[in-house]
Amino acid sequence: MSSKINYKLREYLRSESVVVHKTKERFGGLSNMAAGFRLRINGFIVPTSEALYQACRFPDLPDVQREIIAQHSPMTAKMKGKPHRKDTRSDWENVRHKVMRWCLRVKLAQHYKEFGRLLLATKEKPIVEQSRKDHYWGAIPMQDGETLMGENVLGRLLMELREALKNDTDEKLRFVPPLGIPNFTLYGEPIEPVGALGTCVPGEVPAELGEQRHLL
Ligand SMILES: Nc1c(N[C@@H]2O[C@H](COP(=O)(O)O)[C@@H](O)[C@H]2O)[nH]c(=O)[nH]c1=O
Repeated sequence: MSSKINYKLREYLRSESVVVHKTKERFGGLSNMAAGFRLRINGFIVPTSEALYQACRFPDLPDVQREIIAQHSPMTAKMKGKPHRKDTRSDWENVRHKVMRWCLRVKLAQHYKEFGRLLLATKEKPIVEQSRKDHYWGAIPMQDGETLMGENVLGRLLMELREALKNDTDEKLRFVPPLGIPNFTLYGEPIEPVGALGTCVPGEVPAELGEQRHLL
């Protein structure tokens, strides 16, 4: 997978695209705000890919990471990071799309069947994250009701992952190496390679897991 993202506004036609808007809709599971795709990183349960992404802003603030990850609601997880945004990692603008790509890969690795099925069900269509005002991750509906405009980085990362999945005959995407950026940590520890959700047996659960509210 290329690590480059080409920044420019694009136009999408609603009638020709899979538009991801509400999590309860058919393709809502593609959204980071979707419930039902909890993750495990370094043995810790993370309720949503949104919480994981937001926690990655704050490698130097493990308590903020804990607060974000303790939220059941992905929107609340995002909000918990907001007061600390000035302490976002300094290279965030340069790495955030890589972090998001990694989060989506983790979601696929740990929900290979369900998330994979949803991705493949979009066939060849453009995937567009509809947003009210964020034309970086998503695309914003125009007045004609048919056109959406935005960089749609999230939609494009989902399409990139879908194409990789189509060629994943040996299921290599069930494994995700750590992201090659400095200080990629959770609760002060380097983020380890990620595998399937069910590989950690109870006897091997790290002691710190006892602190977590969300256990498998
Ligand atoms: N869907 C959706 C949002 N969008 C999500 O926010 C994440 C990016 O966060 P950030 O880079 O911190 O702005 C990313 O997962 C994007 O899909 N934000 C919202 O406030 N409300 C929403 O309904």
